Amino acid sequence: TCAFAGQKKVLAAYEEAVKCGYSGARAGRLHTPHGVFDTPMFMPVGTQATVKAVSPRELKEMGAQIILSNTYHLYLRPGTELVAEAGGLHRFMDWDGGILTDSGGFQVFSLGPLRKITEEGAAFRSHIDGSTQFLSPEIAIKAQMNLGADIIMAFDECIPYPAEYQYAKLSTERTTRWAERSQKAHTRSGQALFAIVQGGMYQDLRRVSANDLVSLDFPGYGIGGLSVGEPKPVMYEMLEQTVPLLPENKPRYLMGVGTPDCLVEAVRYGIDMFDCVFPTRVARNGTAMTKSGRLVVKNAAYAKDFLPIDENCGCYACQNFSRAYIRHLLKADEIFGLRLTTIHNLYFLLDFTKKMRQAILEDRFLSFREEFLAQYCK
Ligand SMILES: CC1(C)O[C@H]2[C@@H](O1)[C@@]1(COC(C)(C)O1)O[C@@H]2CNc1nc2cc3nc(N)[nH]c(=O)c3cc2[nH]1
Ligand SMILES: [Zn+2]
Repeated sequence: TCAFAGQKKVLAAYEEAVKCGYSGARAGRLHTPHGVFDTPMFMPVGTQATVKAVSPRELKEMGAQIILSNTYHLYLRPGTELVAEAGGLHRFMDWDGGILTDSGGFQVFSLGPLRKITEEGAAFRSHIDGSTQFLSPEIAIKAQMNLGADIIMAFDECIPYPAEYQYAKLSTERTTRWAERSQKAHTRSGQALFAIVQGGMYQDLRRVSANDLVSLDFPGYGIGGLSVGEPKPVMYEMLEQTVPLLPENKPRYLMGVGTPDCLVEAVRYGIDMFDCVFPTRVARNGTAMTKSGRLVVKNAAYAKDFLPIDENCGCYACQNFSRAYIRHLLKADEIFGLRLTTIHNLYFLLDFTKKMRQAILEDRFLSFREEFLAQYCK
């Protein structure tokens, strides 16, 4: 293995356990102040310091290792200084596993009505109260040091899709300068700062972005600017161009992805970490994720279906409740219904990454991928 633990300063040290033949898939272990975690891994999204509808105890029970929170949201409400006064995000939300915070680079553009981007940073209006706000690399890093996550992200611009080549080029170059400013502003030891590769959907810009950020020597790399509505083949093409340029012995984090078919493809290209709102979001409108695709448990077809969502699933919902019961709760607007679909969807994705890791360790990942894709209908 190419253990990274040797270097003192790096906290998100990455030990690659084994490479899978004929693909970039790898099973690794990520060292953080809150534990050593297995990759490939899915990180449940807890945007506002809670993974919607489930408790930290339930997250632990279903095997969550690292969860994601958003600087943009916590900066606006309740404020990152307040979270620091509360003892940091782990204490505030009573989560003793790993936490990764996104820097706000995406949320500013996807949530707040954007005012202006300059070399200095991004001015925007809060989606909460319309107040004028400003984020820069320095402000975003300070906010994340206050939150105290184990892994924090450089402040970047997530280039919209589609984007003109010239705009993608200028924005990517600025994101690299912002990454350098993020590095300089990051003074909290015991916390790993990951850079974020941009480049839009342009192969040459992706390669320049990756090479420039690698030469700045970060302990890990996010791949940004993807899962923004582009066709999946385009996303995979960008991965094929980008991942090989990133150091083998450092973690790669594909931001905002996603569904099991995307996870298995991205793992093949050598991605280690994922996050997405998809499993928790679709759960709240009554859709369950299964290895054959989506099951809209709210549909009338399940009114008298006394089987669990998935008979082979080990989650609390599938072990104890039927589709008929969960459908009844959803139709009756009972909160417990959303909790059960959320628990199932998170367990499904967490268990799916565990199965991928096992397949890699047993050197049968490519057949695992074939079998999965054959039965999964997107
Ligand atoms: C806005 C919301 C809730 O986040 C989801 C989902 O909607 C949605 C909207 O449209 C689809 C594609 C269907 O997925 O895109 C989000 C998932 N994709 C994604 N998350 C990202 C986060 C990121 N963070 C940073 N700092 N930089 C990035 O470049 C970045 C890129 C990302 N791409
Ligand atoms: Zn289940």
